[in-house]
Amino acid sequence: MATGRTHRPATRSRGIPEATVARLPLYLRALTALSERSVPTVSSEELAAAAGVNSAKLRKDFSYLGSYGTRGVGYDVEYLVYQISRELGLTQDWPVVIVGIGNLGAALANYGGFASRGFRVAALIDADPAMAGKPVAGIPVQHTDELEKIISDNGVSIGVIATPAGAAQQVCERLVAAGVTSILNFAPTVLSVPDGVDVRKVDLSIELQILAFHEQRKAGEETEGEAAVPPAAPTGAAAAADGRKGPDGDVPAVMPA
Ligand SMILES: NC(=O)c1ccc[n+]([C@@H]2O[C@H](COP(=O)([O-])OP(=O)(O)OC[C@H]3O[C@@H](n4cnc5c(N)ncnc54)[C@H](O)[C@@H]3O)[C@@H](O)[C@H]2O)c1
Repeated sequence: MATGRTHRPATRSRGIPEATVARLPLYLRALTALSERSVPTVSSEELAAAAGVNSAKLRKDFSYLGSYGTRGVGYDVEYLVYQISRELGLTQDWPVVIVGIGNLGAALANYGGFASRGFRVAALIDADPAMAGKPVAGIPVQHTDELEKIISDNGVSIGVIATPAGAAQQVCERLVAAGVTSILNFAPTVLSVPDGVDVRKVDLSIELQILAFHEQRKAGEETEGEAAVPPAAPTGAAAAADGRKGPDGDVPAVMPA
């Protein structure tokens, strides 16, 4: 579905044994850890140990990639990350549309981290006619009337929904009908989608509620053993629902069902 470019020469990937392909993610994980620590080069022995692989096997595997390292120096970590990512198809460019360019949509559009991970913001879409044509993160916002054409023209398979909750399902249906098969949903609503469509939901308030739950537990442990145990009080959803406060004077966190 995505019209991404790939840099992978077909002849080379055909020549790589399956067992080597199966080890590439192990090397990549170890190399990514080195890269994050800004380690420039690594010997085959060090990398083999980090990946849990025999070093002779590693050298043979890398020879299929055309990567032989430099005697006395080892392998260039960044280049090897690139080479393996390319073989695994991870350097493919995924065009993404963001629908709903308010506070959140604009922040996402401005986030530079997508591009370095292979996700290109192909278009920004909003229902507000006043926003049409205005640039956000250098990309002109387009009206929702154009949604189907934008998806088709850009070969988009991934859509991000950052509209109010009430609009999300309808936006989702239009995205799916236009050919989108993966949705990242920020709106606080459960989307229903047909088989074959993947939805990932991001909800920071749920994450905060989980942290609040643990904070409450920690606070409880600290006060445990101190003189009096407070009288039984409602906790969780029941307390929040009737507005009563928990034992420590805080409104207890409501855990999602
Ligand atoms: N998941 C999270 O952690 C998280 C965090 C913050 C906000 N949110 C949610 O993200 C959404 C956006 O929040 P915000 O603060 O950016 O809101 P906002 O009001 O600033 O922006 C919403 C935008 O959506 C547009 N819009 C409305 N209906 C539309 C439609 N049918 N098609 C296209 N665009 C449409 C509006 O014109 C507006 O520009 C809300 O649902 C909010 O609850 C989620």
